[in-house]
Amino acid sequence: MSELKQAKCEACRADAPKVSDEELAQLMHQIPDWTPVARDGILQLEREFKFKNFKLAWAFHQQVAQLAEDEGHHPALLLEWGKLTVTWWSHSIKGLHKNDFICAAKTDALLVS
Ligand SMILES: C[C@H](O)[C@H](O)[C@H]1CNC2=NC(N)=NC(=O)C2=N1
Repeated sequence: MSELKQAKCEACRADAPKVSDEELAQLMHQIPDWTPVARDGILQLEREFKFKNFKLAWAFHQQVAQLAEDEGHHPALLLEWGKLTVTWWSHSIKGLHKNDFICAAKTDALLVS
């Protein structure tokens, strides 16, 4: 069982540490369906979720939005027909914090709940 999905996001300040390369490698084992991507030099976690139609993708989009509000940590969401692309990163530190891995794991958990 993923320990990440049991954790709670903490307030992320501008001086909070980004995850190290070793931590990144370790944490990725718990969210193997996510891909680290760098955009404008900012490391992010991304996953595409596929659905049978727009309505199902839309419903999942709402679940992820509620998760974000519950955690106080917010992703970029791209809603398309049959697809939701979820991207997590920490704006305040322009990179990845443990919060992003917690939210990625909790996003995965929504699929099976
Ligand atoms: C004040 C508030 O807690 C902060 O602005 C939060 C809100 N949600 C956030 N979400 C993300 N992804 N990164 C942040 O740095 C962030 N900061």
